Amino acid sequence: MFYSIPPAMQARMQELEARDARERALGLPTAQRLRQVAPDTGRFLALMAAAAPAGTYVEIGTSGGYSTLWIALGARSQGRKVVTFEIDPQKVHLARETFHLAQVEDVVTVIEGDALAHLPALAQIAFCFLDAEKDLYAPCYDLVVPRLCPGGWLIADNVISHREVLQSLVDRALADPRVDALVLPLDRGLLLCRKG
Ligand SMILES: C[S@@+](CC[C@H](N)C(=O)[O-])C[C@H]1O[C@@H](n2cnc3c(N)ncnc32)[C@H](O)[C@@H]1O
Repeated sequence: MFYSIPPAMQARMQELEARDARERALGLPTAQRLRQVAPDTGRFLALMAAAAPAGTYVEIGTSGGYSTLWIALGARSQGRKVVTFEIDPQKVHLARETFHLAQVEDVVTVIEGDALAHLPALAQIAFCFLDAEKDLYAPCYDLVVPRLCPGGWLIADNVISHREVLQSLVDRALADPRVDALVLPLDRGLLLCRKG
């Protein structure tokens, strides 16, 4: 999979990595930055997406579509599709450009709007990547976990970098008998939850 990333996808990934690094170096305000996952987290998401069971693949927080590209890489290897939610119209515009240039429009659908309004309509979630504002994590967790299919994954980013605000949710997940949960200290810290 990593040795056969299509050139168009690879080129857009590199472009977004450079832009994200530039924005961080300049210290731009949060709302103006892509705030995307680190490349190794992207590779991890691709591996998990390739290994997830059949069902709905969803992402909460698209930004410019960088993490979505990694998820799409894994999903496409299994013939699956991805739905990704983004509330900021400018980010949606950028993400659509990403999916067009990377030639993944057959795999990815971006939906503009509040993910919280759309999650109740989903069922049989096999893979969910949660990477939005931190006050959304608990309500998203409560909507996603009951909708996970057996063996389905919920993966949330930033649980170490934002430990102060996310620790109570992490503690809840670690004690939740509906899922097997673990914190993986990769990059900014990932919470992994697998439905039993
Ligand atoms: C950390 S960024 C996502 C980065 C992206 N996952 C990546 O790695 O390339 C978080 C994104 O969540 C979006 N967001 C915030 N609240 C949202 C909501 N209620 N529904 C959907 N997206 C939301 C923000 O606009 C922002 O673009």
